[in-house]
Amino acid sequence: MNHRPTPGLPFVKMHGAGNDFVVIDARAPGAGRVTPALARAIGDRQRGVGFDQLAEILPDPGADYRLVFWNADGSEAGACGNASRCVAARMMEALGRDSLRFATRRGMLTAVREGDAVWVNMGAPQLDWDAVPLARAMDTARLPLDGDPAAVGMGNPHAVFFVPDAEAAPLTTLGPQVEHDPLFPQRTNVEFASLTGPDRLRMRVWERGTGVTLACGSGACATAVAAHRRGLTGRRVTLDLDGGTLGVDWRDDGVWLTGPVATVFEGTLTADWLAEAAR
Ligand SMILES: N[C@H](CCC[C@H](N)C(=O)O)C(=O)O
Repeated sequence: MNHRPTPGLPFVKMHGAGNDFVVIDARAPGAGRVTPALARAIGDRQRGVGFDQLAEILPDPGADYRLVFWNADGSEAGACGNASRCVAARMMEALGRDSLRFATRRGMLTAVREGDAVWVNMGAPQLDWDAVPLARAMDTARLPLDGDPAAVGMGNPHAVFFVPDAEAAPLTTLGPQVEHDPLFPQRTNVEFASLTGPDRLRMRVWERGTGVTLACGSGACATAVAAHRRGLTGRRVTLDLDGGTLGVDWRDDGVWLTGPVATVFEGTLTADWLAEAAR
């Protein structure tokens, strides 16, 4: 029997409210970088591991680490709230810390532990049309689309529809249609939300580059911001998603997000599989 360590790529599988992630730590010198083709291969739920997003951890001189997010179709996401929470929780445990700073495409974000909960400050919402981005100048509070959605940027674009009953939302038909509407030059994530109580929303999501997911952290932030702008809720909101409950608090310094975190398993992608996937 040969006991040489098998070369390969270690990863961790995590989920936050059923929004599932492969996390790859590429901080070691000489560690390979994720490519769109590798992200698609790992994201394949039959031939790879499967994920809603892949979070790649990189070194950063000005922060504890840098995060890059990949969708299952190999596109990059500028923000991912649930993966940010999951990685922050794991990093805090590994480093024995109660607060962290991490760099993302949208800028520097912070995470803090308060009791059992990890909160991530997802930054200020982007409410100008060109920051979302939208195709032309317009009021982001009400877009000229059927159903009157609001647009909110959280480092990634979101279109939020308020509907009487989110259970009955046409996720798989309207979702992809709005994702690809020419109003959104970088496509968009699509949320359907209904008010179910004081400061409580039911929300379902169609994610750009991935499809229906059980939860979306940046989408929960965008929905809470849009709900407050419409006068439906205060600034601190509870959101019930298909896979669990998230909390959002829109404070002066940014939109804070919290919710459940789980580490599912650790594994290693084999060298043989990686060579095949790189083809
Ligand atoms: N699930 C993620 C968002 C992924 C967004 C991605 N689909 C995009 O292309 O922007 C979250 O928890 O925020």
